[in-house]
Amino acid sequence: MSSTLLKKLTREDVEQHNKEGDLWVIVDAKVYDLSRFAKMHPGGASVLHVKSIAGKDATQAFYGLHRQEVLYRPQYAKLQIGVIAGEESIIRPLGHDNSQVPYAEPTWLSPGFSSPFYKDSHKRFQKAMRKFVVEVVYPDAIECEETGKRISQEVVEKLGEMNIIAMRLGPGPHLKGRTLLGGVIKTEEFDHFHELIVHSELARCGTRGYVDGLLAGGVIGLPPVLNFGSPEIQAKIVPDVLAGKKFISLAISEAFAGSDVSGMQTEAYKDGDEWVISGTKKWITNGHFSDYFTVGCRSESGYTVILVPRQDGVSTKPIKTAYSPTAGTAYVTFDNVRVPVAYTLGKEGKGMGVILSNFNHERWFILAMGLTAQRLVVEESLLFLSWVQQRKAFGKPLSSQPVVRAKLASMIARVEACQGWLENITHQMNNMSYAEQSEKIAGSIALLKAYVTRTGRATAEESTQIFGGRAITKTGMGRLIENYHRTSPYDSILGGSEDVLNDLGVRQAIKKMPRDARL
Ligand code: HEM
Repeated sequence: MSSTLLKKLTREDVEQHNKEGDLWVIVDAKVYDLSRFAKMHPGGASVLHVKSIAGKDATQAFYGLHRQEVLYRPQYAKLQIGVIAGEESIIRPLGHDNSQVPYAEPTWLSPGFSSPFYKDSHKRFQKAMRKFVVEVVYPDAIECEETGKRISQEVVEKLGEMNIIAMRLGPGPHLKGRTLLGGVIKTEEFDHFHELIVHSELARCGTRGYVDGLLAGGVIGLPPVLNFGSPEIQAKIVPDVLAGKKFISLAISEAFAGSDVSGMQTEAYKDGDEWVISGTKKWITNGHFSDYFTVGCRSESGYTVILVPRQDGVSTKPIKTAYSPTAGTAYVTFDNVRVPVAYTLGKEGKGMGVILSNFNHERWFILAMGLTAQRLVVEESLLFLSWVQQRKAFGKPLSSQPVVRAKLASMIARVEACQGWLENITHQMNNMSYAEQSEKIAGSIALLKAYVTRTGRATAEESTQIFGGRAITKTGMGRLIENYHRTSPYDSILGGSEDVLNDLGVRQAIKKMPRDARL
């Protein structure tokens, strides 16, 4: 209900309603009638009937025990019957505008800070993207995360309409002629910083399973088609995938081969002008609802990547992961599946090049999303700490305990340091060809991804200590921390595990050591 239509009440009016069956409270200058709700209140009726709450201003008690989003849920929003005359609400809704909490946003989004990387087009774009995510994606994320259902087709189509599916693949010819985010920027302006904004804003949902369900499979499955597929295959597949009408996933990893992709055993042999493919793939993001699979195979001439449409002989079964089934993570089997040789992506026997060339972008976007999720944890922890300042633990407000402040210091420093490196790498991506990126920054991307995920787990641990028991429940105040603690290890595996990436980064550095350098 708009606040102009709500009754204007005084604090004295509210005080009259202070007993069982006739119970009002004030939260942030808004008046709620809890008379009938009290019996259904998840925190129990008795806590609402105590003298300091019934008929009183319960703002402090409320925000000490609930996330503000509780009040936006339709079933609770309708409990509001009025506002206090002459008073304004002061609690700023979380999520809509850029956060004012220190370190909650990268500095370029904080008032008074400047950046060499972001221009006006990035600012306009970020604003529009945040609005889109808050209004369209976030409600679906919360719902799917709870129900385990895959992303709703309505949201997928809106993502397609706004060309967000296409933008997640980065700048390139696939954006030609498309109107980006309703025309907020010109197509030729779109660069990797705009793309970084797309990934980061989506990651702000704080729902890791859904974020993968948000067609992450296509972000890694479609580039080999775009970069190595024939024009005929591209014409057949790309428009539908970018419009959200069809789904694609990358099917490389196997129970036999994870980060060491060279161990894969799925086989393809030629029979006339067809490939016959047999084998299994594991941990395939979005695989359960994909129409196409970009499949890494062993063939007579070496590794070959082949596009496989869903058909008889292809079966997918969901894998029970620690995060929500909304990601559609699947075990995929190919049983003598036949596809035309024309569906080969890149040259026969040169599949390893196709697979490796895809990795840099994959690792870059995973680390960008992981870093945003980590930043959200910093924001939540700071917000929580300002709340627990009210409360005393062992005789002192929690924030006055140096051990708690030390945890936050490490959390903040890690996020900001990683952001600086990420923006540097992104700037290089804007100024290098894809081949140059593989040659020059594959090592840095690998090292930064490993560093972001390792520090992410430290942040998960520290924030869990700050939130205490609330960090281990899937609902309520620590909801986001619980999700992050449970799911942050994912990023340390997807796209290459930490040990493998660290090793890759250092091996690349050693390979490039100048011959004439000496101590
Ligand atoms: C507009 C009024 C209120 C609504 C709609 C509401 C709703 C809820 C909901 C949905 C929960 C479940 C946890 C969550 O999702 O966050 C909850 C828990 C709780 N509520 Fe309320 N509540 C209201 C007012 C209050 C007030 C004024 C108090 C004051 C003492 C209170 C005390 C509690 C407690 C102690 C819990 C359990 C918290 C926990 O498990 O950590 N609630 N409430």
